[in-house]
Amino acid sequence: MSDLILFWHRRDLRISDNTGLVAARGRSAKVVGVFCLDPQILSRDDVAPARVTYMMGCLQALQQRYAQVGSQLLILHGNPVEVIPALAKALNAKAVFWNWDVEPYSQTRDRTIIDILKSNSIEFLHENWDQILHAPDEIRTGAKSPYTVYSPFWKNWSSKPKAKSVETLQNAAGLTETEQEIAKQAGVIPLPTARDLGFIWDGELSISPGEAAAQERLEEFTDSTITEYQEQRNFPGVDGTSRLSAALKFGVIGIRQVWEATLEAQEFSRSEETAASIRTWQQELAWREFYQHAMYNFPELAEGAYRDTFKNFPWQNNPEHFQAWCEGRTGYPIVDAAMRQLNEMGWMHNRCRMIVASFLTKDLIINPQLGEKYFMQKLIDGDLSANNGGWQWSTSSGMDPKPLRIFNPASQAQKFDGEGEYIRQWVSELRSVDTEYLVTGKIPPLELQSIGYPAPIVDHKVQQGLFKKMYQQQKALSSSES
Ligand SMILES: Cc1cc2nc3c(=O)[nH]c(=O)nc-3n(C[C@H](O)[C@H](O)[C@H](O)COP(=O)(O)OP(=O)(O)OC[C@H]3O[C@@H](n4cnc5c(N)ncnc54)[C@H](O)[C@@H]3O)c2cc1C
Repeated sequence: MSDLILFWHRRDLRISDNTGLVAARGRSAKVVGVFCLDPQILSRDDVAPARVTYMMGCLQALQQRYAQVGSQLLILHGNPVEVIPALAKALNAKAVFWNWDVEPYSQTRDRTIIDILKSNSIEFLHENWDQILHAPDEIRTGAKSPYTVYSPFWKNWSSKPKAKSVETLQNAAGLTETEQEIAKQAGVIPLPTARDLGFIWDGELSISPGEAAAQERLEEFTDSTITEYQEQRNFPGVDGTSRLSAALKFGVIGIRQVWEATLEAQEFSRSEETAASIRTWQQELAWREFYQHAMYNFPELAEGAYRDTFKNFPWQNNPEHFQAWCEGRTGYPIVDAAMRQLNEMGWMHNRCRMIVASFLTKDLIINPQLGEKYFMQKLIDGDLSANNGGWQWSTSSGMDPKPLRIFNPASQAQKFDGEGEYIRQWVSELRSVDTEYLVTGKIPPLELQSIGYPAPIVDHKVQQGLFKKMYQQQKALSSSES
């Protein structure tokens, strides 16, 4: 009889290219998956219904994958620190395997579980860095410290050889009927739906759940769209990006497999433009890792600004302005289109994430942490490291050296939505408004009234001046204190 190994899935909802799962299968033929619905995560006030709906769909697909290879994916609902070791004990499992994560909560939780497993003489293996191509301690400066700036990080990261994808789980023995009964007694439940858990999302998802859909999306993207990525990726009205973010967040696709697909696309590229486009997409994957490494090395990022100037910034936090921003009623068409896309789709184009983040912080002078949380409440791909990194970058409070970045919503719209297609798609009141008014945001007051669209809630030029003044004051203050 083979030893039972439990493989604990967390942000790796797949059986292909899963390093920890391969290690588990290498240890024993009897590998059973387990996923824990953690009330401490699900009861937070920043959980997006779209994200939970996608996750639950992915778990359903993962259960089917386990069934196809002869085993099971068990579902627990409870504090993982208690229910994972309890299940392992009840089933007399030899070991629990999992992949390691960068987030502060995961690490604290995992260390506690390790202690409990140890005290119960249950083996464990958790060292695999499955969700990133390089472990945080592999990418270091000459002085052996973590990078705080992206460009040199990219130079180092891209020069390192990447691991190949690992084989898909082909077959495994599952629990016997008696063991399944024991598992039930130990808390295993049938997979609930997102709705059962109180998360209602009736909108479309930006990507269908499950491994097969993610693989299909990767293939479609790397077969065609990637070749024009460099040019198209900035236009929110164009479907020019991969929309793989939710799949990457939940590890529904393996990062090694994704990387290999880019290498294959490079092999077939016939022009410098195509090669540059593929490189640009690889750089986005590196941004993802940069922010994950940053979160691992500087967990304090999760608590707020990295730069001193922003640590005690006197944000104005006008609640009406914040509400208008959330609802897409600021009177700035590109900002409103983006926020309505977020609210309706649970996803927003990257260019627009930067525009609305700059607008919230530099025009409305509202604490970026409020925006960061609102994004988490809505995004299907909401991810602590990427979201925090994006907000810190847009606020200029993060680790990158450019001190102050202020986007002008009108120039952004003129440059990236010149015909107003994206604005018209998401702001229905503006569909019949002239393009010039749309992209400049200067809609005549009479027309505003007749279409029922708000006048701009602030004046960009005035707010920009005010923000710069506040910034200079804070900078002087923080340098006199240090
Ligand atoms: C304020 C702000 C908040 C953001 N919040 C998130 C978030 O919660 N989750 C998230 O996955 N991304 C976040 N991003 C990054 C980026 O906007 C999304 O990853 C991207 O829009 C997802 O679409 P895509 O999959 O089509 O991306 P593509 O352009 O196809 O890029 C491929 C992949 O690279 C990664 N990626 C791309 N750009 C970035 C980036 N700037 N930072 C980190 N990873 C990147 C993503 O995994 C993405 O799926 C944020 C950006 C900003 C400016």
